Amino acid sequence: MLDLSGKTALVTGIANNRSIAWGIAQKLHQAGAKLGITYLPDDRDRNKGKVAELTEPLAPDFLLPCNVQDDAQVDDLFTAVAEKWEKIDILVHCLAFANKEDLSGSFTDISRAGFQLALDVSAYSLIHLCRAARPLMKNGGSVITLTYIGGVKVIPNYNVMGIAKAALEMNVRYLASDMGPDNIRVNGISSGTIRTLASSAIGDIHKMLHHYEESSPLRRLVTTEDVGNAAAFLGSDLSSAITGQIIYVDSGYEVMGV
Ligand SMILES: NC(=O)c1ccc[n+]([C@@H]2O[C@H](COP(=O)([O-])OP(=O)(O)OC[C@H]3O[C@@H](n4cnc5c(N)ncnc54)[C@H](O)[C@@H]3O)[C@@H](O)[C@H]2O)c1
Repeated sequence: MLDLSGKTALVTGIANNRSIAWGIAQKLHQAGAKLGITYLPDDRDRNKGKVAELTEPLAPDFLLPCNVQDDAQVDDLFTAVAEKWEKIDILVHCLAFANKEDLSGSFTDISRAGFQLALDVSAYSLIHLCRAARPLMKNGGSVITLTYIGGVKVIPNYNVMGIAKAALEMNVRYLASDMGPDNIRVNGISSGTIRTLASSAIGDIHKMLHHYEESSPLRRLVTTEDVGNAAAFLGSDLSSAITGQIIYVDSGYEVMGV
């Protein structure tokens, strides 16, 4: 039986009700975890209001700002978390960003600035969050990040995010090795294509969704609930010896050659 009661879970990356992080937060809550939620702050606190309203039924212990590009915000987040919680058990890293122009067209057009931005937000952030969370993972812990097959194989238009996901997946392995002695597990979920705010920035995403649905073994798109179930498993003691892995939750798409 999957039981997360007594566990705390810090969830990043909820933007709206289509967000994968929202699907994950709901499943962690259903399994009994206490939630802490972060949002990306903006000038007029619109994200805060949206995320607060959406997540209210899950009664999170707190809702705190965190732009992972800002070191001070990450550090302030964990200072605030330490005042509220004695420990963190589960950390969900479910965020990424790249400029729209780097998510279509020719791969050779990727700019240095675009490359740095995508890698900073989407890959480096996992290292920083792990460093900050580690002292609070006193009884061990489970870190879960979200990746995509475009970090392993060429997916049209995924371009700069493919490099970011490749880096992120290698982060998973190094972090698992580094934090394993503290009984902190680090795993990635490679989700099938889901229509979200982030994925709609990728050129021709509708074609990808169609192709996915037609050619994956299960002949269906993945839902945020599917991903949430896998995250709840990885957050639980049922996955106690699994670390450094990338688990595909993708209707089987990854095994197909054509
Ligand atoms: N949608 C898909 O098809 C798919 C497939 C595989 C993996 N993923 C991954 O899932 C994760 C979540 O994406 P999603 O599809 O749910 O889209 P989403 O737009 O709902 O979520 C992306 C989140 O990243 C956050 N974010 C962006 N820049 C940030 C920053 N500087 N600091 C803090 N947060 C920031 C946004 O606020 C948002 O909440 C991403 O890592 C994405 O690459 C998505």
